[in-house]
Amino acid sequence: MDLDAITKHSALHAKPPGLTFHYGTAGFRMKAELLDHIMFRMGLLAALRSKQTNATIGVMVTASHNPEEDNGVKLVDPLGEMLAPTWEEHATRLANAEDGDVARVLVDIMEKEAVELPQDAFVVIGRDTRPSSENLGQSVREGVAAFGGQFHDYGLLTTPQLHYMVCCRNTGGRYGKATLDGYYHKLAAAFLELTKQASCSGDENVSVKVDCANGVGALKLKEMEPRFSPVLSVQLINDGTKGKLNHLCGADFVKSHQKPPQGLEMKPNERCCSFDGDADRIVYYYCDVDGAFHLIDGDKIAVLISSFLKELLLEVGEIFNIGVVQTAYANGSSTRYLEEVMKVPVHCTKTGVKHLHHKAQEFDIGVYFEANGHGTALFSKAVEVKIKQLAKLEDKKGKAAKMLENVIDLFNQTAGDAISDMLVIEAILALKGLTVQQWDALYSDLPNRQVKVKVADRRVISTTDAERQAVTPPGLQAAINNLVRKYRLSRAFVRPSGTEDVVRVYAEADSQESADSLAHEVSLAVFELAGGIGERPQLGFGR
Ligand SMILES: CC(=O)N[C@H]1[C@@H](OP(=O)(O)O)O[C@H](CO)[C@@H](O)[C@@H]1O
Ligand SMILES: [Mg+2]
Repeated sequence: MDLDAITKHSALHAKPPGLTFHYGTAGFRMKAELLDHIMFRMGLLAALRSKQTNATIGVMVTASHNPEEDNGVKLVDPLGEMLAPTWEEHATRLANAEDGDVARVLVDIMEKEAVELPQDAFVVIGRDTRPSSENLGQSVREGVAAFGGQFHDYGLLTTPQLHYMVCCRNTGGRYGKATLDGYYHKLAAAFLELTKQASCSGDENVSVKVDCANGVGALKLKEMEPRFSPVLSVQLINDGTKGKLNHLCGADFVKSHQKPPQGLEMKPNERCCSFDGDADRIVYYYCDVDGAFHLIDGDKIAVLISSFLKELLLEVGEIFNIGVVQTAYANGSSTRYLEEVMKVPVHCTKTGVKHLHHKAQEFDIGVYFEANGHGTALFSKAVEVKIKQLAKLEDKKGKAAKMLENVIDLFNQTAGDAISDMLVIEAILALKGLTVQQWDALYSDLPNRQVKVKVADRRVISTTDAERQAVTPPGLQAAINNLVRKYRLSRAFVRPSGTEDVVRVYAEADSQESADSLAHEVSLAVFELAGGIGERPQLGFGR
């Protein structure tokens, strides 16, 4: 490592003065023009992490569902998982170092982590379609090169595709081929094999309208479409040819506004879904004959997937423990349905996919979804091996095992993946002969509301019990408890966002009016007890 060269290079990627940066829930995320030095330094850090793990590390340039003007970056660890927490701290330190101190901080991290310099470093890079992503990707490449590392830049990729590439490269190809063709081939083959076994379909001529948020998901879905089109036809909306990324469209917009995206015309009962800007989230929806909008979010996706897996396991005749992981944002009805009707254990973790993913790894089969539509299913090595064996049998058991084998291949087990999840969902609906309306009718969501409150310093709020209870400021939780008591079937909690400078308030109750009113009253309590700034929250604002 040439420290002088790193110092010289760092000066070309100068840190803007007077700002502090934090590797948060989803890496670094902010206005694109503030990110150049971070990209260069994350190139350096990825190379360092690669040496330490003796494995390929990924760097994804994206700000997901955030506005087009923003951008961001996150590192992907060897098996395609999120960066380890101690390295998040290193990332934060490196991002905040003065330009002249970058080399010194790197040396310090190297000593702490006992990194051996002679190891090779290899980094793979992907980016979304934001106008700023190309130059920012170039800065990442310069960072890797300044550290003496090698890289492969895949160019435009969805976030889960990059996670997939990293995993493939570090598992000797066992997970799949580390190319786009390899990704398409693996998923399409599993999907076609699975759907072959569908004897009846609830919907004839299965077709789905896909709102791609004007993001990278559109390009990749278009590329992949010919491989599955004999079975499923997709109509791409907001494919990036006209509209602005994430503007009035995409999974986050649809979930938080509980209405269809702009540009998508829905006929009654037509099956639709939305991806987010980097295609790692998906939500489904439709309009009924009375014009009412029905959202099928991550919670209902988790219910569909876990009930399908449970049924398959029964047919296979193996006892594997299966669990569902949610966050506090999961609708109370979904938790009740999973626990009481399906008899599946449910666990609640803090917000952020790394927490869910980690928990899901504790089960033989762990299904995790955030309500906003980010999720997947994980299968232990033991399950995969056993299912492969059983799939060789020629009986009923073998048939079910074969199906499960394809389901395992169809999931992206490294991260939530809109394309993969869509194909899983479509395959399950086809195999079970279900329409989206029947799927939606499994249970009714409790009316809910999410709002944001601005406070001077959101860190004054600390939480416990997977973010469901506020510990500080004093009196806030007692106030929330008193408010919740006023409503039926009610629940509310508050937490500081990890990606925006706001406090998030969530409330649910027996009617929309009650949920709105509870969310409003809790917002006022936050405003008063946690140092609210600006205008006092008003009913209907802050959504
Ligand atoms: C309520 C909500 O949807 N929160 C989102 C949001 O996190 P916050 O920490 O709430 O800002 O962005 C995260 C990253 O995309 C995602 O994992 C999470 O679910
Ligand atoms: Mg995303």
